[in-house]
Amino acid sequence: MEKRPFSGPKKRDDARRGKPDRPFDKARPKRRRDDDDRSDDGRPDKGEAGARARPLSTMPGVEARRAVLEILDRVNEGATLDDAIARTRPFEHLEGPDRGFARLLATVTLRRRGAIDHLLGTWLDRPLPKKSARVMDILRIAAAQLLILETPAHAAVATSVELANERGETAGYASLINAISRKISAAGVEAFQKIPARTDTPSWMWRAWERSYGPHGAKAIVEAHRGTPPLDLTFKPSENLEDWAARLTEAGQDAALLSPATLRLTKVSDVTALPGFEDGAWWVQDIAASLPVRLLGDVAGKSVFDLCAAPGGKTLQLAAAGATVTAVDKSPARMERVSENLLRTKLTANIVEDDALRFKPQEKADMILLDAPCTATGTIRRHPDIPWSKGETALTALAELQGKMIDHALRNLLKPGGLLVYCVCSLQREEGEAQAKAALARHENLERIAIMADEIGGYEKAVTRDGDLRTLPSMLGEKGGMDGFFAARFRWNG
Ligand SMILES: C[S@@+](CC[C@H](N)C(=O)[O-])C[C@H]1O[C@@H](n2cnc3c(N)ncnc32)[C@H](O)[C@@H]1O
Repeated sequence: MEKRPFSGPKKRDDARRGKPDRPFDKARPKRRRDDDDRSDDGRPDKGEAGARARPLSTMPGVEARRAVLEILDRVNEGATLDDAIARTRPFEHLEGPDRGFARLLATVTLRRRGAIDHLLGTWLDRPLPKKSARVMDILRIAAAQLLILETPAHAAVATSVELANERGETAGYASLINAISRKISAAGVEAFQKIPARTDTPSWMWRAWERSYGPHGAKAIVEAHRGTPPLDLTFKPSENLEDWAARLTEAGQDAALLSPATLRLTKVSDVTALPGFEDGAWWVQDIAASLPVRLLGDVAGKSVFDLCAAPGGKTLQLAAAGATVTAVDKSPARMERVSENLLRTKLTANIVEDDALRFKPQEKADMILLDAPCTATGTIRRHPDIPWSKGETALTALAELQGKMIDHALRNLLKPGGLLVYCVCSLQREEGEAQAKAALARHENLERIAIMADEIGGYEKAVTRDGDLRTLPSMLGEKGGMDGFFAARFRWNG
């Protein structure tokens, strides 16, 4: 269970707004107004709460929760958790432990959002209206503190009520938030633990995984999503991993050798402070994400197009193995990160900021790695916003784009006899197995080159009957799991 001691506000006996420390029986929610009682902007029509502009609370601990609320707001609007954190001013202003707490609280709130909503639903006599999304988010972060982070109840409840009272649109719900938070604190943990893990997954995703991996497979995936993922470092081939394991252990880490090029750590709070970061000896990359490049075999001296390259984990891997890499990505901001990573690791690659579908080089490549944009459902452990931000519509559009990218790579970018590795960090068959099958059906000059288990460290379970790579978050479970990836290798005889 993820815990962080957090002092928050001291227990109070005063009679502040919302009176969070009143005995529970006196804090029954006032009858909620019906949706119809609310004006279009979501503020209560009656009473002074809607109109009053309030100064921001200075109660200890509220600032961090306010930042979390803003982060969740942005995620609701479609931002990824990482982008939301990067663009949230109140988060930037937080210091040290408060910053860590806010990041953790936002992460676990999203990771367990389905189960939290389920539990909250048992105490709400009807769902809150859509326009009260902020009230729901205050309840969610209160629940995450009480049920997952084991924040002292008085701190979780008081800060939530304080947050509600800061804004007109939520102040009318302060008593409800107070009462429900207290119920969670009194009786929630046991009920929460009984909620099945699949509740944290939208039903369309669950059904798709059940069809693809069977009920047991799907259950194992959603259970793997509950945990905190480890951090894997990929090292340059020139580095001695035993020495690095010793250095990292000396620095207080628990470095375990996972493959000849990967060390796994489980208690990192600041990646940039780890030994070897400044020297550029390694970069962060999940073990599963490091496998597709290995499928290209010996890349030394070969020209390789890394299509959809940013932030550059695979570019670095290719460059470190001696390939002449051209990294192509359409996002200038993400390409900036590729350049920074190359600089830090003292590796080189040609950088091309372009749409992969428009990219027309003077010369074709010996090999192509196409790490196509996808729903990224294989990385939910690291990006818990994905279940709530990616729908089936996105899946259809992405699958179409992936097919076009494969066709463009084969027809216009790859030398005859060249290798294409197509990969996605997705658990959806439409983006993986079905893409490989469809590409073979569309191109008679395309040949699948089956993957052998010994190319991926002998991990037989990750090789499909067709000879493709399929990893799941539930694999390598005893060592902390791995991201879900699909990869297929082809020779282009065009
Ligand atoms: C899965 S990420 C790539 C991860 C990267 N290969 C790595 O290992 O670090 C997908 C990337 O595709 C890029 N992308 C999306 N659509 C694109 C397009 N039409 N052309 C080029 N890049 C695109 C995104 O900007 C994103 O950086």
